[in-house]
Amino acid sequence: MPDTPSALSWAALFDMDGVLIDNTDFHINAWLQFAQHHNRPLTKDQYVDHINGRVSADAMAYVFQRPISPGELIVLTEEKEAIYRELYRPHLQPAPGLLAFLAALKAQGVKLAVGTSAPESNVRFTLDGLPLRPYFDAIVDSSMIHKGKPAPEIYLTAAERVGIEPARCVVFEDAFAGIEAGIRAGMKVIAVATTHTRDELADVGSMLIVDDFTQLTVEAVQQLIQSS
Ligand SMILES: O=P(O)(O)OC[C@H]1O[C@@H](O)[C@H](O)[C@@H](O)[C@@H]1O
Repeated sequence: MPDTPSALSWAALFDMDGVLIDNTDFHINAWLQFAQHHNRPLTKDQYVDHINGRVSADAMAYVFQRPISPGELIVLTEEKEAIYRELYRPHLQPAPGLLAFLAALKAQGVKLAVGTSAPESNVRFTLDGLPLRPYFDAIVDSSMIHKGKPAPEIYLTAAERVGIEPARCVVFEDAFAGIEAGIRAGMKVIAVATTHTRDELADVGSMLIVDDFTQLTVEAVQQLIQSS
C-alpha cells in the first residue's frame, strides 16, 4: 500500500521538564533550597541563565564554581532532585493537551521520543508517575550522553534510537539550552512558552511558539517537516 502523507515517517522529540510537565518553578525552588543548604549564592536569574535545561554535571559545576568529581555528582544530584520531587509530587500532572496530542501522534504512526537533561531517577518519577512511558519509542536521559544541552547529542541520540534522520525530527523545548540543542542537531524546533515568555522566545530560532499542546495538531506539525 502506498504511503499516505500522514504515514510518511517523522519523529516528535520531547524535552521532559518544562514541556511534558510544567514544573520549572519547582526546579527553581529546589535549586535555591539546595544552594542555600550548601551556602552557595544562587538567584532565580542565575538559574534561568545557567542551569535551566542543563545536565546536573554542568549545573553543579556552576553552583559550586569548580569541577565536581563523579562520586560527588551522584550524591549532590540526588540531594537536589529529592528536594525537587518532594516539592513537585503533589502537583505532578501532564502539560495541558499533552495526552491527546501524544495519542494523536501515535495514531498517525509518528515516532515519539524523550530527550531530557534530567537524571534517570527524575525520568522514572515523571514518566512512570503519570504514566507516560508507554507513549515513547525511545527515552534518552543524561546518563546516556557525554555532552548535555546546548550540545546536540541528546537529540541526535534520540533520533538515532527511533531511526529517523534529524531533518525529519521536530523538537519540543522550553529552555534556551534545549532549543539551541535542537537547532544544532539540524531539527525543527517548536518552543513551548512555559519557562520563558513568547517575547523572550521570539528570536531564538524556533519555527513556532505555543503556550501548550492544546494549540497544536499533528497536521500542523507535519507541515513544518514538509515545508523544507
Ligand atoms: O528540560 P530537561 O532537559 O528535561 O531538563 C531537566 C533539567 O532541567 C533543569 O532545568 C533542572 O533544573 C534540572 O534539575 C533538570 O534535571
